[in-house]
Amino acid sequence: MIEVRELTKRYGDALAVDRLSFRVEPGHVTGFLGPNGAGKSTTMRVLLGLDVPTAGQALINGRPYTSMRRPLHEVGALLDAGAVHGGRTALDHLRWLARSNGIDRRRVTELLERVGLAGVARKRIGGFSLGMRQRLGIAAALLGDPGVLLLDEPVNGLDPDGVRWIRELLRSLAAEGRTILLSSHLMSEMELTAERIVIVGRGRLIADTTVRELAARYQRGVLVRSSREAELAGVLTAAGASVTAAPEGGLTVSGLDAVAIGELAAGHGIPVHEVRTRTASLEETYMELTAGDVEYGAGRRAEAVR
Ligand SMILES: Nc1ncnc2c1ncn2[C@@H]1O[C@H](COP(=O)(O)OP(=O)(O)OP(=O)(O)O)[C@@H](O)[C@H]1O
Repeated sequence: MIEVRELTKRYGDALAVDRLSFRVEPGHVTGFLGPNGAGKSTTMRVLLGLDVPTAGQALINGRPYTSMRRPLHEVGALLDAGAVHGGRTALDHLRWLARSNGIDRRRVTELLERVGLAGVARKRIGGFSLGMRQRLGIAAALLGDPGVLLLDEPVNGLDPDGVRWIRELLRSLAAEGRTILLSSHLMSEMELTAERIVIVGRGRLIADTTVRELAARYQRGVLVRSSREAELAGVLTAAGASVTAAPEGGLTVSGLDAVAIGELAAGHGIPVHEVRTRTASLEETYMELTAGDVEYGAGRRAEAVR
């Protein structure tokens, strides 16, 4: 389990993380989202003991990373897939990591298979594509069979096959009961991979919720079309709904769901041609939530979602 409590990190005058609190539970992938400069990498670095918090705590399994005796067995991380020695082979790189952490070298072979690099194990990393480096980074993160994984933008720069591969791997690792925090600035990616999402902007928490809740919260009413719209509007308003003309034609109804609207229309013998619940795409919702927090943009942020 990952727990960030009232975490603050300052770099001189810059406030990178501002009293941020959230928890990441095992069993599913949690997305860590926010625009550039939101504080995601800083939070991850503090969680991994690479940066010292100005205030607050960042705990893994109830303890700071720096107090772990065998950290690789508790936490696996992929921060920067490029940060490996290009002259080494994939096999040497993982064997060296395994040896320095008392891990059986059979685990290296097993992981090279799992990440699909067995065929290039004896090739120099310098010649690897970004996708191959990401796979190697994930193998390194998994060496100690850790229960917690922290991955900073692992799909950045990957082709669709690579993205799908990481998505499926992370889901299967989560299904094994691991705690997975995956950062990205792409909501579209999270929608497919994560069950929960923590959204940050300018170092502060904007939302800590499930993908499903976020989608439901931003429903934009129900669109109804009928040949007797004025009459239907009267019936729906009398039942407590608020009704406006939809820009694309038809009525936008809020306060009643699609089933209730259909039942009321049928009860009054009003023909209905279409009843459709409108949801904003998660991408739209995310853009609205973070609009005021984009480093180089303008706009206002929607109300915080907790
Ligand atoms: N070592 C540092 N020194 C000074 N400022 C820093 C340092 N590291 C991060 N910052 C600042 O802290 C803020 C948060 O940066 P951080 O890299 O954590 O954001 P991020 O959400 O990971 O962004 P990105 O998606 O661009 O990686 C930014 O304004 C950044 O410029």
